[in-house]
Amino acid sequence: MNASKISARNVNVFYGQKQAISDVSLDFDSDVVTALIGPSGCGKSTFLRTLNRMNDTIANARVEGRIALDGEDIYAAEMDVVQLRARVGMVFQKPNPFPKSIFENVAYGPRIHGLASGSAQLADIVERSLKRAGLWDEVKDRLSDSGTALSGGQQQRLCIARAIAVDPEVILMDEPCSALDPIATARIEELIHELKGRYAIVIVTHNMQQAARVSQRTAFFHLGSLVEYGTTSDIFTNPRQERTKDYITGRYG
Ligand SMILES: Nc1ncnc2c1ncn2[C@@H]1O[C@H](COP(=O)(O)OP(=O)(O)OP(=O)(O)O)[C@@H](O)[C@H]1O
Repeated sequence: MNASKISARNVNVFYGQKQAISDVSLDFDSDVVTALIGPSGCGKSTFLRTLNRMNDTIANARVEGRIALDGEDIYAAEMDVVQLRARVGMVFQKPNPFPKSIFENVAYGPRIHGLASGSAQLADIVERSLKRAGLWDEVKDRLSDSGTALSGGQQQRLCIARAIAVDPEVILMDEPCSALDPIATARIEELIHELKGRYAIVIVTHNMQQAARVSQRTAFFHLGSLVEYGTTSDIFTNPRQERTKDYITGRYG
């Protein structure tokens, strides 16, 4: 039996005729932050999206191989994709709160998934999620204000609270700080540290220092292939592959 939370085996992804990911196998464990790094266009985001079937939303995308969540094939016909995306939540590059109140942004998921038995319990889930996302103190007096009125960094923490509210097992983050200033970025990085114990976290980042700061495992992609995977300290201090070394020393990318 496979003990990993998510296990990808021999994954290929095509956009029409073009192959974007070639034969990638990777495991992701609970309590671990894994960084996906590599030069622009190497397929990091494409691979990340296979982990909760976000590629389904791209008309010409096709995924081959097997991806299992707790041993269960997520591409199986009987898989409920809405349920899957609650279990494997996602935070995007650009914060994308719904044009609704702060409260509703967080309450929506638990409500549609039937996680609260009444309004008091729903309010509890909203409060707990906002606290866990490090946003509660800043918004507790204005929960009915629009989520889109928050600063960029606050919006991103709101999106993290929204993902957390449905009790996910895995959180995927696609360059979650690239639209944020350094202070907001530092808050998100701290938050990733705090969340680490509860979820398997997979983060795509262009920022090598960020990968080194937040992750315990790193996967280096190049031209759609997984070149090297290991502990973050090994990848950054003792890479085995020449291409990894060139990338982390800034020789290309
Ligand atoms: N919707 C799409 N249709 C066709 N080709 C796509 C699509 N999305 C991505 N690609 C192509 O697939 C390859 C991998 O793209 P992807 O965005 O996954 O790379 P990335 O490593 O995340 O890049 P970046 O760091 O620039 O975001 C690229 O060649 C890209 O042009």
